[in-house]
Order: sequence, then structure tokens, then C-alpha cells
Amino acid sequence: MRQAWRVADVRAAEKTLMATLPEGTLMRRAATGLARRCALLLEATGGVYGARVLLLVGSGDNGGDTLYAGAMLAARGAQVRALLLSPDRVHLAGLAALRQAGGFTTVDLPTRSDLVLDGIVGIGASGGLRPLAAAIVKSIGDLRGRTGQRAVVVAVDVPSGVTVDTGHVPGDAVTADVTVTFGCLKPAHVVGPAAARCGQVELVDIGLGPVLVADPAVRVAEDADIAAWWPRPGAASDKYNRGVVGLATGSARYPGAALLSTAGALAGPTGMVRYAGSAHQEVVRAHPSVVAAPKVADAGRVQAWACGSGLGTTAEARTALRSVLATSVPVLLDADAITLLVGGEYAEDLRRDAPLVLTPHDGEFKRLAGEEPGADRMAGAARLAAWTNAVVLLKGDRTIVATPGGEIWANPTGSPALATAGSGDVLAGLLGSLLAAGLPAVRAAVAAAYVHGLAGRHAALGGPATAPEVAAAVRPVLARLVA
Ligand SMILES: NC(=O)C1=CN([C@@H]2O[C@H](COP(=O)(O)OP(=O)(O)OC[C@H]3O[C@@H](n4cnc5c(N)ncnc54)[C@H](OP(=O)(O)O)[C@@H]3O)[C@@H](O)[C@H]2O)[C@@H](O)CC1
Ligand SMILES: Nc1ncnc2c1ncn2[C@@H]1O[C@H](COP(=O)(O)OP(=O)(O)O)[C@@H](O)[C@H]1O
Repeated sequence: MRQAWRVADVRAAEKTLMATLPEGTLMRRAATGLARRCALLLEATGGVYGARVLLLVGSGDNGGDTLYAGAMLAARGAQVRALLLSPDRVHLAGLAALRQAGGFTTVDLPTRSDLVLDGIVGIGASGGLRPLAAAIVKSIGDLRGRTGQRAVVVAVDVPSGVTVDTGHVPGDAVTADVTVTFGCLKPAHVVGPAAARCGQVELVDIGLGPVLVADPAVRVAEDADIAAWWPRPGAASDKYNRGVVGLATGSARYPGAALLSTAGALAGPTGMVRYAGSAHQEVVRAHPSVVAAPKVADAGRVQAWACGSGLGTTAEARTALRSVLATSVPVLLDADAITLLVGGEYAEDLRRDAPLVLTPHDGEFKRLAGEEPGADRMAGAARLAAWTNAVVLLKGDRTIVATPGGEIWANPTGSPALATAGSGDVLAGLLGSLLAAGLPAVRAAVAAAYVHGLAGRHAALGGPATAPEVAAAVRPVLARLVA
């Protein structure tokens, strides 16, 4: 698992650590790690010696890191130029080090550059980039290096222009090939459109770990977490004790959602899938191992229900939702089931002891919460989770999972290939299966989003993917991940 911390918590930890060290130690550690990474990147374009390096230097310590790293590259023979955004307010010791190592300042953006270091602003950023910074950022993409390729862009700590604590990108921002960050990850590295601006994120250890005592703002699962959590059958397993998942999905109007959620559930860890709804005949025809009935009440025992994908909002759908909520097992509500909650008709039914998971996309979120998720998707998801006392999986490029207690996860595996009708139905089935197999709701949601994202990527390898292909890709992904 990776974790990211908010700026205030990073600052507090840095303060604690700095009190124990000679002045400038942390910046030296940061700059050394940064310069080392830059040197490695330059190897690919002909080495450090003679490389043209452009430093974009703001007025804070982020600019200071950049100047020191530039000095180290200049000492190794790079031609380093520093463009100072606020020449009257610059890290003076950093500038002196650069000059001493043979680097220069410049007032214009050069036409040629192999490597650009973005040290305009780091964790001290407030608001969107100011006009001068924004204008420079817009031109970075035009820079060409000695091989004729576009310049490699390295963001120092975070790409300038992103909102560090939320991952929001309010305006122009740097798009980096590599982001070298210090001490710990910050939310912008893993959440929202900012994460996509970071390129490859590399962490330089400056000794912050032991003093970083605050809870992380957001967690990110890795392959090993999913492999550790994923239930597997053992010698004592049978089709019932592996868990049975119930699906109340699809309708006469949307029978496909029943098939897709079933396909998702069948790829999950449960020993049996029960389907209840008007598509029961189609489901059994397509998936002979499924036990199907027309109504939830006749479906038989399950250990969790997934309800709502393609369910519609008819009287029949309402009956299905009420029946599912009346059970004592974990329930996942997706799509139309979320829409049916709007207006509070089911408020009493929602008071249940077993876990509840909601999987809204932005439209369903807005319908239920009465507001958009907003620029801070983590806070938006956490608000809805607290209000509904449910684990909320807010779909999107970096799907967010939030618990009522405020624990937040960001999914790193999402793929635009998933932006295809019905892929959410596959996710609902898969997540339902994980709940029925006994995973705690938060882990079920995190693991389902993770594997679903990988399945989207895998499916897209063969060309534009449709939801049935995403469902089919879950198995090969699991074969690699949890075998
Ligand atoms: N602390 C430590 O121990 C360590 C910290 N480290 C490093 O320090 C960095 C934090 O440095 P920091 O606190 O000086 O803030 P920083 O990110 O340089 O920006 C502040 C300046 O930017 C400006 N500015 C603000 N918003 C802006 C905008 N939207 N658009 C344009 N400009 C804007 C603002 O100017 P002003 O508002 O005053 O005009 C202000 O002067 C951190 O990211 C890491 O790199 C490492 O060395 C490891 C150890
Ligand atoms: N641009 C994107 N990048 C990554 N994942 C995406 C993107 N757009 C959508 N997704 C994912 O695709 C799925 C779509 O689900 P949903 O909107 O419920 O579709 P449907 O109702 O058609 O099944 C979600 O898991 C969501 O996170």
C-alpha cells in the first residue's frame, strides 16, 4: 500500500525533523535525489555533459531545490540556465550555488532544452498559476532537445498548477514526464487530474517517515494488497462456504445489465451466483451455472446482494430494492438503486446493521447528494459516505473509495477503456461477489475497482473494448494477480 499526506501534515513533520538537523539538510537531501534522477534521465539523450537544462524557478523553497539540483548538474558539465519568475525574491543560497557551479540566469525561454525542471511552485502553492507562470508553462511543450525530441519535463515535488491536497487542476499546469517528490507522496500524486500530470512519480527519502505521525489523507492499493486480500478456495471449500452472491439487476428494458453484472460476479471469488429479476431466463441461457428466479423473495440464501444496475425505477424495481434492503447481509447499491434512494423513501430501510456500499458515477452522486462531487472528490465521497453510513465508491478516472469513518482510497489502475456502456455493471457484480465472499466492504470496493481497472487495460490491448470484454478480461488479470 502507498499512502499520501496533506500539506499541513507534511509541513508539521518537516518542522519536527528540521529541528533535529543542521539548517539546509533537508533541501540538500531533496536536491541531491532530484539531481540524481535528472542525470539518469539525461543518460537517455546523450549524458549530462553538454546537456541543456532549463530551470523554472519560483520564489520559494521549491525554487531552492531546483537551483541546487541545477548546480549539481552544472558541476557535471551540463549547460544550466535558470529562468527566475520573481528575480527579486529567489532562494539566494541556491542561486549562488548555481552560479558558482557555472550556471546562468536567463530572462527568456530558450528555444532548445533537453531537460526542464519545474520548480515554479511546490507544496506552498495557492490558487491557480499566476499569468507569467501560466504563460511559461504553456510553452514548455515547444522546447526541443539535442536529439530533436521534445524536452523531458521533471516536476519538482509536484507539477506546478495542481492543487496539492485535492488533485484538482484549476487551470494551466505542468504536465511532467517524471515528478520527483520528497519525504512522502501528496494527494495530487494519486488523485484526480493532477495525478495524470505527474507522469512517473519518484519518491526521494529525506528521513520524514518516522516523524510523519498523522493519518494519511489517501491510500493506494498495490498488487500485493489485492493478492493478500483476495479470497481463494481451499480444501475445505464448497460452493456455499465460498459465499453466494445475489444479483438484483437488469430489467425488461435493460436485460444486458443483468448479463454483465452476472459476468462480473462469476469472475469473482464466490462459489455461486444467484440472479433475481425479469432477465432470469436470459441469464441462465448465457450463464448456465447461475441459479435464477424472477423475484428477490424467491432467490434463496445469499451472503451479499448487488442491486440496481439496469434495474429501472418501476414498481418492480422498488420491490426488489426493498426486499434486498430487508435482508441482513451486506448490500451494494448501484445505478437505478441509487436513483431510487433520492427523496428519502428508503431512509428507514437503509438503517441496517450489515454493510452498505454505494457505487455512484458523478450523475448519480449529484442526484443523491444534491451537489456535484466537486473539485475535491475525496471530500465529496467522504461526505456522502458519512451521510449515508455507507462505503462510497465514486467512479471516475481515479475512482475514490470512502468509508463513513473518513478513510479514503484512490484507485491507480483506471483506464479510459472503461468509459464504455455497461462496464459499471461488471464492476457491481464483481464487488458483490467480493462482499459475499466475506471481504470487509472497504476492501471489497478497493479490490473490485483495482481488478476492474486492470481488466479494462487488458481488454483494451485487443482494440476498443466493450463491457463483455472487460468482464472476460477479469479472469486473465486474476490469473496473474492472485494465482
Ligand atoms: N520544508 C522543508 O523542509 C522542505 C521543503 N522542500 C521544498 O520546499 C517546497 C515548499 O517550499 P515553500 O514553502 O517555500 O513553497 P513553494 O512551493 O516554493 O511556493 C511558494 C512560493 O510560490 C509562490 N506561489 C504560490 N502560489 C503560486 C501560484 N499559484 N502561482 C505562482 N506562484 C505561486 C509564492 O509567492 P508569493 O505568493 O509570495 O508571491 C511563494 O513564494 C516543497 O515543495 C519542496 O520542493 C524540500 O526542500 C524538502 C524539505
Ligand atoms: N475516463 C475514465 N477513466 C477510467 N475509468 C473510467 C473512465 N470513465 C469511466 N470509467 C469507469 O468505468 C465505469 C463506468 O461505470 P458506469 O458509469 O456505471 O457505466 P455503466 O452504467 O454504463 O455500466 C466505472 O468503473 C468508472 O470508474
